Amino acid sequence: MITVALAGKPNAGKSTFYTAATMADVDVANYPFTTIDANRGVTHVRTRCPCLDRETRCGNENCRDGKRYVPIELLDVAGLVPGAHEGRGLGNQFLDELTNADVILNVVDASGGTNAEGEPVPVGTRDPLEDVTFIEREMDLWLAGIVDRNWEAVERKSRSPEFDVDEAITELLTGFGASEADVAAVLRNVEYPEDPIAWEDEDRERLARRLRRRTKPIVVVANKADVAPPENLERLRTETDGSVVFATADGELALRRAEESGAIDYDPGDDDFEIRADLTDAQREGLETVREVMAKFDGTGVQTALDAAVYDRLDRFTAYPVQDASKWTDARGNVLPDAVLLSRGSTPRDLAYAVHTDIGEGYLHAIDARSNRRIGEDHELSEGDVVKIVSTAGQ
Ligand SMILES: Nc1nc2c(ncn2[C@@H]2O[C@H](COP(=O)(O)OP(=O)(O)OP(=O)(O)O)[C@@H](O)[C@H]2O)c(=O)[nH]1
Repeated sequence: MITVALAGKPNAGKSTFYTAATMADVDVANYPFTTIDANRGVTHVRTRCPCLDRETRCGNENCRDGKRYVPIELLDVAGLVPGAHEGRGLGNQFLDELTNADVILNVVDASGGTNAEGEPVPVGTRDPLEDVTFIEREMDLWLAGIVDRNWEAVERKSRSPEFDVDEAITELLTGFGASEADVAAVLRNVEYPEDPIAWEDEDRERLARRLRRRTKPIVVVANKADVAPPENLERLRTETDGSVVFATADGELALRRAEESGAIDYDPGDDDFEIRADLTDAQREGLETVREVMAKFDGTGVQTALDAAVYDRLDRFTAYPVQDASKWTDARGNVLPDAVLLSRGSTPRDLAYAVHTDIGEGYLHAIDARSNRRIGEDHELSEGDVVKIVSTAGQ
């Protein structure tokens, strides 16, 4: 399953984001990963369910009227402070946790109401752009530190006649969440000395920085947007590389709680909600304040940030394997039972492997359930494809 990690300084709103995003799962008891441990839970990305192209909705527990929620894992990493890569505030331990993440949500306090350490200061004091860059810098220095610490071993190996510098670096870095392909791609694009002894700190830092950018893409979550001064929002909009999502994590938490108690109709990612039950004036007022913020930012930003991380930054799309190509069901008659997040460029065979890791040589071919036609071996699947896999096992 894809893992999204929440990183940021203390008090940026990570736990609030995490609680809101993972909350719906309290009810989904039949899901095996509902609570993995204290800071690892299940949340969802949202997409358009293919059942909208049929006469009736699919009825899947993860589909609400055609809004399809696809499970992913969410990791809440404790607050990082400047100097984390040197171990400040248990920083190394927390940075190590990011090794397990495919993509990172960098939660910043857009209001500028907390200093570098996360302590409260008057709103507008701290420049939120500093929060954006500090996490990236800490991650780069952390990875550079790992390379540094292991460099002696690389130097030692270089005395052997079979030594290959690319191989040695790949071996060193694949232990930290990078694939061989990632390391190879980075090494192709940097100039470096063949002899490890001739490497300077700068070479190692450049390698770490490039590798981090490639293996840990980041979406900036400009949280506390509800109380952020307009100039902060403007700066964040224009001076980041465009992957910033404005959010109100505690607005989302209020909505999820109200929805759970039956007070409102709201599906995560909607840009508005409807009040259903009698509320006290104070409750109504609280929710109306959230509504005003949502109108400004097209929603609370929590779902938008998760979707941006997985669909935009990781470039994934959703495909739906079925066993019956005309009814779009599995063997038990469940309509569109599974939604699988695949990397761009994936073929039907990749989908087959994602669903049945043990399919081996059993894969025969695939059928596009929308057109009922056989799909070629090299055909690249795309968002919303419904696919029947035909294998020797009769799947
Ligand atoms: N105004 C406003 N306050 C928020 C928002 N999200 C969180 N907060 C508040 O910010 C404070 C810190 O939130 P947390 O979620 O505990 O922050 P954290 O990043 O998990 O902090 P650590 O656990 O210390 O790392 C709390 O008082 C929240 O209620 C928001 O969107 N708007």
